[in-house]
Amino acid sequence: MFVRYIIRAPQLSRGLATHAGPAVAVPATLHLKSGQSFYGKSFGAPRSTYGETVFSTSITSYTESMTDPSYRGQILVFTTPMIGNYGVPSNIAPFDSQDVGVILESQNIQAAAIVVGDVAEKFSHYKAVESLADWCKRHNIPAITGVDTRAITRLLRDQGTTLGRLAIGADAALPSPEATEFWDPSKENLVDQVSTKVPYELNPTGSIKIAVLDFGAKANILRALVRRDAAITVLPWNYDFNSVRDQYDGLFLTNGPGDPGHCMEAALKLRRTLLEWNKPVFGICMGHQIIGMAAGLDAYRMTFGNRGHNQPVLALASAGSIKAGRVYVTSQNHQYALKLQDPFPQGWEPFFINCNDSSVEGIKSTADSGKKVWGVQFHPESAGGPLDTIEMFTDFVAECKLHKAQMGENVDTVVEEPLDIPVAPRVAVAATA
Ligand SMILES: NC(=O)CC[C@H](N)C(=O)O
Repeated sequence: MFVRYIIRAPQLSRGLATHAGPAVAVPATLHLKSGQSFYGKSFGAPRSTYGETVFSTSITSYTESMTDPSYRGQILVFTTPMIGNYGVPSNIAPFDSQDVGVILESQNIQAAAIVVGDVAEKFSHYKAVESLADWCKRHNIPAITGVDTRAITRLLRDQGTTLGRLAIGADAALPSPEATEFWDPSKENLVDQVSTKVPYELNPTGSIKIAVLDFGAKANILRALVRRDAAITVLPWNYDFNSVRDQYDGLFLTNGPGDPGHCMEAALKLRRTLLEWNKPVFGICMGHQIIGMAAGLDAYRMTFGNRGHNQPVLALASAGSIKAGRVYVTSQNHQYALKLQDPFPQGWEPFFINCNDSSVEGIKSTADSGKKVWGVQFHPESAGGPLDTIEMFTDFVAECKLHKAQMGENVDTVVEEPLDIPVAPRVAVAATA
């Protein structure tokens, strides 16, 4: 027995050594403003925090979700019972003009805290460099395990997204804070906290010039554009795009955290762009909500939003690779949505609708409007989710090129469809007796 342990130890050391953990469990308590408390163990940073408690039904990609800037200010509950099995990869990529400098969705963990049923104490993946627990500690993010995430999720579904407090260590034994003490991130302009402060370029020699308004961009959105050979200039969310728009062949609006109502300034600037400029515009999630507000639609706060990789959406219209009547499975992370109003504003039509809750999942300019504008509530670029709608990026870049060609410019209108998922080479394994 002893000899076997010696032999196996080096193989397991990466998973075990970092998981020796404290001999005595550190207590953690999740308090909801609605009065319920859940008692478990801390496995992240030894500090307490407030946030908006939300749940995600995604089975994979806890690393991508946690680094998504749209989770800023939120205590993220994973409904998948065991989280952490495949550890955390290195997040460092070369910041050259062809890539965006990170492997995950941004440099840091953006969620305020995480809640899991059962944190994996051992992890195993060929790219993993550390455990989920160590990653949380290194980024000063509190985390709780050993709570009934199904019970929490059922509460959040019934009563809606609820403000919370994750209390760690000595704080965990204190009673729940008064209702007035809970911090409400939706009151803040979180977009302003995560958007770039200065413009920057990626792939400057690309074949088409696209401006990106950054409301809290996920890295994979920028990657999806660069991979289709777009030269992109990333601009702060409230940048005066109208003053530079003649330099660009298209405009893209990214995802972002919080209440879109804080970004009315951007919606009003975009309203002018849409009236005076005929080039293609595409927006995702927050970007879609801004397009809708610019078009005259209202955004509202949903009860518990949609977060996960399994949201079915029905296409109501055809455009590019999207065919009316088909259902696409999508990745989502949002709390707000555009109101379905009848009639839709002149020149606009619904594009997609959610098959579960009938919320608006996309809008587009009508064929007779002379515009090429689309917004989708879901994430076509989804890293760690279905790629059913990834070709919408190809459609957008192709439309930008087509518009340029129609204006008499000499441009190759073909867009190569890149391989969006790197495929690991398959290694034949010899059968052993
Ligand atoms: N992922 C996003 O862009 C989310 C948009 C917005 N913050 C919402 O919650 O609805």
